[in-house]
Amino acid sequence: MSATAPTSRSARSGPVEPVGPPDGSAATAAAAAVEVRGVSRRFASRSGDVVALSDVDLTVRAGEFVSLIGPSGCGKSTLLRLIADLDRPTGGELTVFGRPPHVARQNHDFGIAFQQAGLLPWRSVRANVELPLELHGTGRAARRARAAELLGLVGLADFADHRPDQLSGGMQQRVAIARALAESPSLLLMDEPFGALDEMTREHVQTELLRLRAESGAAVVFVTHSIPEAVYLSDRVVVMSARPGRVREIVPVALGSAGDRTEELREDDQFFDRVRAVREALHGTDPADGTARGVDQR
Ligand SMILES: Nc1ncnc2c1ncn2[C@@H]1O[C@H](COP(=O)(O)OP(=O)(O)OP(=O)(O)O)[C@@H](O)[C@H]1O
Repeated sequence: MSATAPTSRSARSGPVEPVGPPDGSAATAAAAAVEVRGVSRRFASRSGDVVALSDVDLTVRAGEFVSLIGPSGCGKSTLLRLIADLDRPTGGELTVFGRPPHVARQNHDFGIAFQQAGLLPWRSVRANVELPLELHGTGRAARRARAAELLGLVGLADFADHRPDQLSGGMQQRVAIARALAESPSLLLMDEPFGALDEMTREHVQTELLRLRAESGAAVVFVTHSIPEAVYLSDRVVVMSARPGRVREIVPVALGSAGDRTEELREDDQFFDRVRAVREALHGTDPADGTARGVDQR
């Protein structure tokens, strides 16, 4: 797991213990990357409880790319945080590769990249990528080699000795992705990682992410506000309804592998067809219900 996402102690004191074998010993290679069963998350506050998620079911297969999209406040980040063991559900069960999320976290089964690249400004780019390996006791030479490999993969080999503030936003985000991949996780959890980037940079890093994901074989759960981004990247798009967040519809994309997802695909009728399908799923049957607020439809 990326070092940028420390586990909140208070969040870990929730009432429901995740299911599954306590040490993950029964986890199998055939297990889904993520299983979410009847999950709810209620936040208590002085002004009344907020039900962020209600009875959510979702399976993400190993190696699958799944995007979560929905109106602002529908619980996308909350769901991702539950998978990442940064929070606990108030109802239901989650597993990551058949293990409770806290075991998956200890096993470094997943890497995390969020909207803020979250790089440590006083460390070089290389040292940022090495950080999770350093925290988990990997030796110096192996860390160096892995960081060099990853920086090569994200096209930043020449910037290893730079500080993060010497890089553009897109480059910083690529460093964050390299760091998330440092421990070769089987699952990447990404919360609007490209939300702050300009459109051209964003399209470039999307293509790069598809390539990296194809090379690593990792499953990805990707939160976004952009319908075209979700369609371009995903095998399936999970459309959530306004609060309390529920899975409204799952739209299959089936636009092929990373190699098929070229720049030309963005102009293709198949692509527009899937964009339309996601848009329709977001709006639902009642156009007055405001379900698509906060979603970028372009
Ligand atoms: N720690 C918390 N305490 C209280 N309420 C919270 C907390 N975290 C999230 N919420 C509430 O839960 C709901 C879902 O929030 P969440 O951030 O998951 O939504 P989201 O779909 O990711 O939103 P956005 O698209 O705007 O980023 C919101 O109403 C939010 O205010």
